[in-house]
Amino acid sequence: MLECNARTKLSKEQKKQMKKEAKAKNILLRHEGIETVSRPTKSLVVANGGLGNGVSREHLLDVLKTHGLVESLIMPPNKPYSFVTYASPEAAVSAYSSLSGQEVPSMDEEQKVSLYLSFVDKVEVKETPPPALPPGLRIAENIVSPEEELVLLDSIQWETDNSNQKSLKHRRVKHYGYEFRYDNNNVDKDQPLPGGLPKFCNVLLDRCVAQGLIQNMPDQLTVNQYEPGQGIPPHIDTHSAFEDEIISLSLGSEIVMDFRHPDGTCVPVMVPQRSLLVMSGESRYLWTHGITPRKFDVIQVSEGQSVGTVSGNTDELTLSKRGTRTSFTFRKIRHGSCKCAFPSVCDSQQALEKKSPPQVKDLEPESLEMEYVHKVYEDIAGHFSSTRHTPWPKVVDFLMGLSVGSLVADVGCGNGKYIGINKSLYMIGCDRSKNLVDICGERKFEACVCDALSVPFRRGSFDACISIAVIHHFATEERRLAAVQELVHLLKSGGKALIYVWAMEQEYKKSKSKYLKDGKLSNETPQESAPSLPIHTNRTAFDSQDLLVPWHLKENNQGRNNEFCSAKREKQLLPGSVYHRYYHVFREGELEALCGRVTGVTVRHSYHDQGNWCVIVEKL
Ligand SMILES: O=C(O)CCC(=O)C(=O)O
Ligand SMILES: [Fe+2]
Ligand SMILES: [Zn+2]
Repeated sequence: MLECNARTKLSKEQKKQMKKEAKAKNILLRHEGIETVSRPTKSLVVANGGLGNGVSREHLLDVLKTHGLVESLIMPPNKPYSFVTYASPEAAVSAYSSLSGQEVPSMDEEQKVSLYLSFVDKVEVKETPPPALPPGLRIAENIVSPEEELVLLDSIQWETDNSNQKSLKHRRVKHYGYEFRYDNNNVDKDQPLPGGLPKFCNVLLDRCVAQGLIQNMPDQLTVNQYEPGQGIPPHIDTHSAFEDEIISLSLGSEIVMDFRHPDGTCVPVMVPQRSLLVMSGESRYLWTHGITPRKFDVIQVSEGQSVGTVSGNTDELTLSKRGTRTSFTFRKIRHGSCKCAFPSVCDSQQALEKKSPPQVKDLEPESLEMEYVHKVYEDIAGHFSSTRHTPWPKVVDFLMGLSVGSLVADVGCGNGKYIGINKSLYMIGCDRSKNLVDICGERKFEACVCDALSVPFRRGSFDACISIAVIHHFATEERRLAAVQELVHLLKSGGKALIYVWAMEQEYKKSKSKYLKDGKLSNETPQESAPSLPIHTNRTAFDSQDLLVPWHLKENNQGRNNEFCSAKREKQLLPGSVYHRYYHVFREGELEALCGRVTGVTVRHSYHDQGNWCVIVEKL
């Protein structure tokens, strides 16, 4: 009896093991294109035994070596696997038969790692030369002695009550000389902090000047303290706030900082303990710098090369546990505007551009819509979508009131916030913005990219259509008419379309729209010098029917994938950038009159809803 039980249990375990192995093989093939073979070879792929799983070279080698001579161990950075090649197939077979399922220690204490091994025919070693440091970046090693390091660390009086000292979500920060404001990423230049830079920095700063590391004395200091697991998002220090040279002293622990070029190039830079990082020129102005929040870094094993860029040689990478790192970042406040050679990322030069607004009146309607509607939505898609969660109740009512199985088109669907509302409908969306349609795709909604003037859906086949906040983006009455006409074409006889456009009248029947109520009615957007189309001051009443409405890009959509340096970044946008969208806001009765010009349709219902004019039209 006993024996029998033991045997079934064992086979269950084995089955589980085999299932896991098959799954690991499948993942390797699907995600990484790594083909495994069932016959024994000298090389194995070690699934889960990768730097990306927090497994260090030392820990993995310790386990692998017990089965024979290891010829090479390839550990690609940030990947959850590695490749081992043994001197003989026998050693590989021995490792294969006893290591699968074995737990190994991970740098990430909360994570337990079980290895899964499979034979591979060949190991493709990607020998990438170490990337060059971003131009203008330097690292001066041992700029302070271990004794000086302790003194400097001791000099920071971290406040215990946190009233003066900002405790950011990801790290501790303290400012000297001038306060750095994280709300506008700038400094109040006319409000220096009392005391200036602390005395304990003098020796260091004099040394930096003497060694030619900096040309000018800084007058602002930011002290950042990072516990393991903390970091700082990729950013460029605001051009208009600080001069060219920015230096950062690393105390307490080494760190890998990621530098990214707008073209997507990423260079991980190893900054040793007690070293000084000097950012100037292109590395200061054009590249972002950041620290990925994690508990360990991928570094090179070889001692000699432990500074600067981390090599792409996958047979010499391992992990290093982070300690508490305190950095002293010194900068010089800029008085006046920045005239750097990188206008695309320069807030000073972008502000200038804004002061001479384009002659929008001269543009053809198609070009106006292209420049001030399509391109803008493409650029702000991520941030725009993050602000568009709440469906408008009356639109929801319309969708909920349709019969089960209705076929519905959402023309100008944006991030698809209405598509999933009523699960008993067949809904399909379309939008001019590819980025917004991609977001729909991520949400598993059906949507395609097209213009609302030519929607590639079968005509006369829809039970209903919605067009929410779309038609006010067309620049002429004829184009707005064509957009309504296109909606009606899609409908079958008896089908209904719900249309929402922004209303000129933001106050209706004595009640302010939500748009107005949210506003402080202060000049949130300072009015810039008069362009040919007026720029609207957000959350105030409209004083023209055709206008540009500012969109203020917030930082939170940046670095959507700052997980690892290898992750590609989205198009680089300046936080704090202002985009302008063209609108034609409708007067009372205008939408009904427009629909009245469309043949074969009747307006069933019209109303004002939260600052919008709305109609439901029915196809005859
Ligand atoms: O910790 C560092 O070295 C960098 C800090 C930094 O980039 C900043 O405060 O702007
Ligand atoms: Fe910075
Ligand atoms: Zn600049």
